[in-house]
Amino acid sequence: MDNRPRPAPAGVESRPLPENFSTTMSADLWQRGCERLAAELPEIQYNTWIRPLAPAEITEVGGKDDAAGATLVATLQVPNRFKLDWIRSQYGARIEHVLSELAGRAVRLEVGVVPGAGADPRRLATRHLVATTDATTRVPLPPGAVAGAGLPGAAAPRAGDAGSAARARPPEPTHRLNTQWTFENLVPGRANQMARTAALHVAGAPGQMYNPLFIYGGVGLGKTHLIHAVGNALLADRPDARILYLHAEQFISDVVKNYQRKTFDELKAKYHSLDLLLIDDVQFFAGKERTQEEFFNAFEALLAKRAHIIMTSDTYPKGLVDIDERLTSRFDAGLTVAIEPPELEMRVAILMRKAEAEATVMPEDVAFFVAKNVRANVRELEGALRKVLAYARFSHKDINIALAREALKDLLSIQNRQIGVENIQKTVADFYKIKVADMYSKKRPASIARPRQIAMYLAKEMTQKSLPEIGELFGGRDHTTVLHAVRKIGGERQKNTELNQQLHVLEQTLKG
Ligand SMILES: Nc1ncnc2c1ncn2[C@@H]1O[C@H](COP(=O)(O)OP(=O)(O)OP(=O)(O)O)[C@@H](O)[C@H]1O
Repeated sequence: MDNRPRPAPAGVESRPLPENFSTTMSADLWQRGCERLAAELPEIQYNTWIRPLAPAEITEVGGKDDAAGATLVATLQVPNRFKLDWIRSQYGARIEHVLSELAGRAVRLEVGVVPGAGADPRRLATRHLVATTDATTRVPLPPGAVAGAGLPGAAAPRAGDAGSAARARPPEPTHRLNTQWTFENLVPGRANQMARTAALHVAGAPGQMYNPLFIYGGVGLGKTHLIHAVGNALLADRPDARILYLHAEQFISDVVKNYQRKTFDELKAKYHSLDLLLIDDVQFFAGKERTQEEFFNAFEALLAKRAHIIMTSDTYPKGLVDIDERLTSRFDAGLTVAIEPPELEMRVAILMRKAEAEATVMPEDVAFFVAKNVRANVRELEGALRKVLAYARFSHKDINIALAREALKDLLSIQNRQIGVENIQKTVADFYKIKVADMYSKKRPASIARPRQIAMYLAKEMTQKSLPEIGELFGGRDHTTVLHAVRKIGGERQKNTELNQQLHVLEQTLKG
C-alpha cells in the first residue's frame, strides 16, 4: 500500500467551484455521501471512521486546456497520520465511488492531516512532560496519569490542574512508550499486514473491536514496534488516554514487589485504571501462578470497562505452556494475529527505508544482496545495515555489493560454514521425527515425502547449491523433482501460516 500523499497531477490546477456549485451543494454532497455510506457500511465502522469526519471540502480541478475533463476533488482533513492511512486504504475507493455517483462526475478524494494537529507523537510526548515527585522519574507522562489518577473512580486531574504536579503523591505509571516506534516507520508488507491492520484499527477505536488483540511471531519481527505504534498513535489522538506499555517481566516484578509489601491494592489501582494496556512477551508468565492470577484480574477489569489490551507472544495462545487455560482461552477471545518473517521484497524495503532514515541512500542491488543473505528477522537486518553503513563511512567508500560483501564477511562465512545440505536433512528429519535415511530413500508416504520436500526447499534457500547438486544429495533425484519441491513449499509458505512458522523455526535452528 502506498501511503504517501498523492500530489496533484502535472498540469492540473485547483480552482474554486463554479458559482452553480455552491458551498451548500458541497456540504450537501458530503452529507448525501455519508447517508449512503451509513447504509452500506457496518454500523460500527461507519460510526468509528466516517461519522466523526469534518465535512469534505469540494473543489474543482481540471487541465487548463481541458474543458471537459474537470474533476471534483473532495478534501478531507483528519487529525493524524494513522487515521489518514486507514481512511485512505480502507474507505478511499468507496468514498470516491459514492461521491462520483451522487455528483454525476468523477470525484477524487484527497486526505490530509489537519495542519498543526498532533501528528507527531514525539512532539506530544514531550509536551506532556510532567514533573513528578521523584526526581529520578522525570519521564513523559500522559496528562491524567499524574498523582492519584490511578485510583478507580477517581477523576483524572489534567496536566494543567493547579498544583497537581506539586502535590506529594506516589509517582503514577508512565506510559513507557518508545516514541520512535510508530506506524509511520513500520514498513508494511504481507508478513505484517493483518497485524498492522488490526493494530491500526485498535489505535483508531480502542475498546471496540479486536479486544484483546493477541500478536504472535518469532523474535525480532516487529511485535514490540507495532504495539508501541498503537500506543503512540492513540496518545497523539487522545493525549489524555491512560496507556501503559510493559514487558511481561516488569509485570511479574511488580507483582512480586507488591506481594512482599502486601500492597495489592496499589497494583490493582495501577493496572485497572488504564485505557490501553500493551504487554509484551506474555509467554514469560509461564509457571508464575500469582502473576497469572493478578493478570487475570487486571484483564477482566480492563475488558469490563472496555479498555483495550494488546499482548504479544512468541506463540499463539493455545501454544503457551504453563499458563492457566482460563487465561489462554481469554487471550484468544478477541483477535489473534501472526507476524511472519518478512519476505524478500519487504526485507529490501525495510533496508532502504532504514538507510534513508540514516540519511543514506542504499542502492537497490545492495539492498537485495543484503536481504538475500540476512533472512532471519528484522533485528538482524538492522544489524547488517549498521555494519554496511559503518564500513562505508570509515572506509570513505561508496556503498556497493563488493563493499557490503566485505562488511558482512563474518556473517556470510558463518552462514556458509554452518549450513550444509546434510545439516538441513538432519535438522528437518529431527523436527518431523523421521529417519535421516528417509531423506535419500525412495519412500513416498506423505509423512516422509513432505519433510523431504521441506528439506529440499531449505537446501535451495539456504545454501548456494544448484538444483542438480541438491537432487544428487537427496538420493540421486532429478533436478525437476527438487524444483517441484521448492516451488510447492515456497508457494504453500505464502498461504499456510503454520508451515511458515515451522520453516521459520527450522531456519532459526539451522542458523544457530
Ligand atoms: N516492518 C518493519 N518496519 C520497520 N522496522 C521494523 C519492522 N519490523 C521490525 N522492525 C524493527 O526491527 C527491530 C526488532 O523489532 P521488535 O523489537 O519490535 O521485534 P519483536 O518481534 O518484538 O522481537 P522480540 O520478540 O525479540 O521482542 C526493531 O528495531 C523494529 O523497529
